[in-house]
Amino acid sequence: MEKKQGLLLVNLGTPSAATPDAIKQYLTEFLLDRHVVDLPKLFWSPILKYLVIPKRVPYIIHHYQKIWINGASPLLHYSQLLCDKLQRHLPNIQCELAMTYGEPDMQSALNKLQSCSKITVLPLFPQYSTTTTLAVLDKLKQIIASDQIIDNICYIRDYADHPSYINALYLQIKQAFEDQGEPEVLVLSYHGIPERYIHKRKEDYIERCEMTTQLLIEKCRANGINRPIQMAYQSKFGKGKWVTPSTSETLQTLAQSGVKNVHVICPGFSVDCIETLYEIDEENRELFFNAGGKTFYYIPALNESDLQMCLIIELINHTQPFTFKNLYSNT
Ligand SMILES: C=CC1=C(C)c2cc3[nH]c(cc4nc(cc5[nH]c(cc1n2)c(C)c5CCC(=O)O)C(CCC(=O)O)=C4C)c(C)c3C=C
Ligand SMILES: [Fe+2]
Ligand SMILES: [Fe+2]
Repeated sequence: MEKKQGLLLVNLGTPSAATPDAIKQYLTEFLLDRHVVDLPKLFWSPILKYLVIPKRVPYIIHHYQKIWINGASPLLHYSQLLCDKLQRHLPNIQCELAMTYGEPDMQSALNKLQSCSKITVLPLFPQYSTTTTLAVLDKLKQIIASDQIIDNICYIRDYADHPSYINALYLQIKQAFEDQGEPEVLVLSYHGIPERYIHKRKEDYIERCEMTTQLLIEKCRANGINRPIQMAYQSKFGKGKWVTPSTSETLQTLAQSGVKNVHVICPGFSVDCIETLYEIDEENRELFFNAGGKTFYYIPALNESDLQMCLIIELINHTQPFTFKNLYSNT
């Protein structure tokens, strides 16, 4: 019998339960990764343990509890639904899900794919970043080096400008406009990063977000959507300077200048999670209303939709993947 091909979807990771211990464990693993926070370990470790975690956990736990779906974090819930749906539609490909931090872990997922003739890794981050995509690739490279399976494994760097991705976002926006009515302004909100990473690393995240925005605007204009579209960055964490404009300031400025009605979409989040369901749809909605806004609609992520499934099938069939042999010349 011919060997199957494998598909490994990788997302960020999320707490295994909406409890203080699980959130503490997740945040500690995530925020100790040098891809995410680049401060010297001897300096950062005690600050994280004794100052950041004790403050962050009691603050964020209520947000997680509010958005929890059927006993799972939305990030895991939607990522698993997507993986299961792909598996149903691709009987000749073995589909597995892994997270960079926490469960399901990458080593176990790769073990399950051991008998595959070829494995394609798709980090579920549409825009490449050293803080997310490179964290996945570096972790994989370590596992692969010890398992000696480098030859049959390849990865898709990102899909910020892929026509199927732009089309899927456009259709999601069109549907929202039909269902909810056209807003005065559409805001595209991407996860931010610390500003210093742009100069310090080989980081083209901002360019990739701008590329998605430009192509999406062109697609909307070509199809008769002419409402103003603005892009912004959300989820600032910590004290340093992050890329601007910030989503919350953008929304408040819009409301203060008389805009009553907005839609917000988060193109950089492949599935809904705390940053979209709580930060955007709860916190930023409230900020917009407090500044004078009247209606606010959050356009859901692609999640396990047919649009997302077709996009991924298109990516694995028609994108030239990279091999791990020359990882560092591509990243
Ligand atoms: C320095 C800290 C952080 C950087 C850099 C960062 C980059 C980054 N993150 C995502 C996607 C997600 N982040 C999520 C949650 C999250 N992110 C940070 C911090 C940084 N992110 C924290 C501390 C958290 C946890 C929640 C909180 O305490 O606010 C999530 C959702 C996880 C979930 O459980 O739902 C996603 C997805 C991207 C795309 C990115 C850089 C491009
Ligand atoms: Fe984040
Ligand atoms: Fe947040």
